[in-house]
Amino acid sequence: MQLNLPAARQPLEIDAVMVDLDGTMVNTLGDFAEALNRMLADLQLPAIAPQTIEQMVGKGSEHLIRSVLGHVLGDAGASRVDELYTRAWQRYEHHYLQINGQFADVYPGVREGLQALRARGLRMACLTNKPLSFARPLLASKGLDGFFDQVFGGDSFERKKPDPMPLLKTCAALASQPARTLMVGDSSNDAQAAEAAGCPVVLMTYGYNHGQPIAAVAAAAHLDSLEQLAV
Ligand SMILES: O=C(O)COP(=O)(O)O
Ligand SMILES: [Mg+2]
Repeated sequence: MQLNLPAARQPLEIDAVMVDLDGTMVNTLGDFAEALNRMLADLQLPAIAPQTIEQMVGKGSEHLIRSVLGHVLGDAGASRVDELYTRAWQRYEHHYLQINGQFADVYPGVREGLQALRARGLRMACLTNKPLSFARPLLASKGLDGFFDQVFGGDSFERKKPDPMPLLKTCAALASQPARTLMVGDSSNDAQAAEAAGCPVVLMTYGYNHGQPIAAVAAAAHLDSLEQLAV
């Protein structure tokens, strides 16, 4: 199928699409902040601001929790991160499962964009670094699960994005060649994984890119709304 991208010289020839979750389909920063701050309170540690958390999202839960602990403990407490990690993860998982989706909103244009891709007969997967036990209920509660043939999380494969492995495994599950499978994401993580896997990538401008401007990350297109894929 030919997909026309804004400002692209020629259409992309694709059979399938992989769509990232946090920062691409759903603004989950409120959920992250709520679950992480409840975790920190349980550990009797100080709270962290959402703007700081935003820079740490995208490389899965372990990276996020370790980054948050490192931030609140500071250089002097760096050695306590390992010691606290297991209990921190348990408290975080407990709270995240309780609040999942309550402080999160689907970005404008997402349903319209997904609907249009689906209507064109493309095979579709959600591919996120979020644990599958968080991703599935979130997609369901936001009414997004019906768009996807497959859903894979950060714990579905041995390695996470930016490693190409999850993309290659997802392409195989969708029976689509990497060069004909579009990755839709919001961070350099998604772009690096796509490049290494040989997949075209488009990036959303509104998501989380580790505190860096997304325009500097190479992609077939930078889009302000998933609805721009509906042309
Ligand atoms: O949980 C994360 O680290 C972010 O996940 P994402 O891959 O959906 O952006
Ligand atoms: Mg993301």
